[in-house]
Amino acid sequence: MRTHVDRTEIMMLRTRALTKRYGWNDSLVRAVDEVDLDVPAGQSLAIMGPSGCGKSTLLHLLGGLQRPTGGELWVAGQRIDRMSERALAKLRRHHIGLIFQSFHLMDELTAVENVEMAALLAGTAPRAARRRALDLLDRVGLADRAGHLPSALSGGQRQRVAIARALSNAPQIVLADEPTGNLDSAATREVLRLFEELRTAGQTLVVVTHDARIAAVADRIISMRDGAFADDSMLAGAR
Ligand SMILES: Nc1ncnc2c1ncn2[C@@H]1O[C@H](COP(=O)(O)OP(=O)(O)OP(=O)(O)O)[C@@H](O)[C@H]1O
Repeated sequence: MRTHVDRTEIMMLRTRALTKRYGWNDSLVRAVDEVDLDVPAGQSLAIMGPSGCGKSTLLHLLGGLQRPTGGELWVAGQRIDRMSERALAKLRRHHIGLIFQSFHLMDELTAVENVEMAALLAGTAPRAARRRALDLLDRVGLADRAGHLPSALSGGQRQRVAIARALSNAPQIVLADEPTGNLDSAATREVLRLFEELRTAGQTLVVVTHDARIAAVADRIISMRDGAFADDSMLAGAR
């Protein structure tokens, strides 16, 4: 008997004519304009381009944070563009790790509590979630800051906590929006090192960035212009 192979299952991300428009008539903005994208498991992809070209909107669509106005979108083999809010929230909890420019940590929780929260929400038992959170903080070089509140951490340290948090549900995909946008160059180097580690570990990763140094650690760089792909290149030495 022939087995039907669904190609969407071997792509971590897949879009067809994915579109997000805002406004109508004269005020119509095609933020993402009929984008076709395939990201295989284990690929790290940087998305670059001038301000307003649609990078963040595309990332938000890929993460199920915003709904497309047209086209089709699969994440980890599941079609999500028409998924219910409830199913989408579940998919995000279990399969997607998100990293933002402004960290989005909870101010009243310590570093370790911020990191374990995602795992707890995904249903991990408290002890296992705590163990994993401490391991992840160790991995990002912050084992000695586990009990600190975000207000007692530097920007670079906060972003490293946010990276640990993004990994706490062992996501199939990590999405990062300008992760070094608020960091000085020493902190940027730390984040770079972590992204390089993630790439080497085979983590599927999509990073929106203006920073060529971050893009240089990706396997592939897509340049966007006016909501569409202007260039799509694999970097030398990519797996
Ligand atoms: N809620 C909204 N309503 C109307 N237009 C929007 C909205 N959000 C984004 N846009 C428009 O969509 C386009 C793409 O915006 P987006 O933030 O995705 O760009 P970007 O490439 O990430 O920019 P930047 O590098 O400055 O963050 C822009 O023209 C923007 O003004």
